[in-house]
Amino acid sequence: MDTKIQPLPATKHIALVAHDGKKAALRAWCNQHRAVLSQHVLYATGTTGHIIERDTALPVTKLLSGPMGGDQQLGAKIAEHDIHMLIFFWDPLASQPHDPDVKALLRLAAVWNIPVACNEATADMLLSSDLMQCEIDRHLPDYDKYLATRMDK
Ligand SMILES: O=C(CO)COP(=O)(O)O
Repeated sequence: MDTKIQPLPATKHIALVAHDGKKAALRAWCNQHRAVLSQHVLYATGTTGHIIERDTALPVTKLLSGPMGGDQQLGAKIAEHDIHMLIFFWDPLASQPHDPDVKALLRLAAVWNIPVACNEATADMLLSSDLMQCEIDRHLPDYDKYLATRMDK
């Protein structure tokens, strides 16, 4: 796969997601990192977004609830370069009825090479990075070249 470099902007669109067993942890984490998060643009799955907005007063664009399609909506936004970072406190001790959607979201985050944190320790490291405040280069699939090779089939 050919790749190209496309910058992630200094003001990042950050997706916030937590499974039910991790919602309290994400809410506490958002309060702890409120100052940094307030400099970026926040998105979330439905329930997570409502809780964060209510308890931190940070503005959040709320999509559908995860089991109703919210993970898939976030995945589509990653593929369209509308989301630049994913903080996903998924619960390793509970199975989810929408596990395929969760896997698809994490897969698209890997395809499009955005920073992802799946636990609090990694999320702390991401938010404390100097790179949160600057534009950063990332390699991502060169979709035009990918399409051109497929057209030869
Ligand atoms: O299920 C989720 C992620 O897979 C989160 O969805 P909610 O934020 O609606 O609970």
